[in-house]
Amino acid sequence: MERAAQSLAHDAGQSVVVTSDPEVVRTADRVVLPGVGAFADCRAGLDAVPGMVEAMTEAVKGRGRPFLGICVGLQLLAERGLEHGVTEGLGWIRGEVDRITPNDPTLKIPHMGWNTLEIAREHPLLAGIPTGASGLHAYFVHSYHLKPADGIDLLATTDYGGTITAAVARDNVAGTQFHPEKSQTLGLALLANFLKWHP
Ligand SMILES: NC(=O)CC[C@H](N)C(=O)O
Repeated sequence: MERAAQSLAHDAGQSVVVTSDPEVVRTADRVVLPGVGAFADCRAGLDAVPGMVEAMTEAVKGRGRPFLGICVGLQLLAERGLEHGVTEGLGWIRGEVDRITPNDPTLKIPHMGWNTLEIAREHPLLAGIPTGASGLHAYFVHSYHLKPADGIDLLATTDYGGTITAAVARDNVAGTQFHPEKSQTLGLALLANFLKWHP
């Protein structure tokens, strides 16, 4: 979490606050929700802070602030996650978070490593980022991914024995399954794009 904040601060020269205070989230200009670990644990972590989900909802849905979810932060946008049982997500992007099932048995789970991105839909978050087979690489570490029910919500995919969700967006809400804070040139460009994004 600190690392995502440092990347943001370093790149943008903007003030970045790492907080568990709902009031700070409620009044923020932009909200980033990074997450690692299991879906249910991350959801429980959010719910453990009284008023946090309400504050995020007020900032993002009420005040239209740009939101970026990273890794499980993206996954929590879904209606539900299927990692170790069914857990309710925020439901801001329709669909569920299901296990990756590569069609090549030699491919290991978790999917861990560097992959290029395929654009599903042009979006300001991906502006100027070289994609496709000769494009920049993003760093992934996960066993699950969000499968959007509405295809229009899919921004980018990668290939790992099949198509994997790499980035999603709907209105002022976006997320990356990969870790921008660990993705060097691509990640810094994406975070800079996020800070310039006025949905
Ligand atoms: N990198 C992680 O923390 C894993 C995220 C999530 N549990 C997944 O496997 O998709």
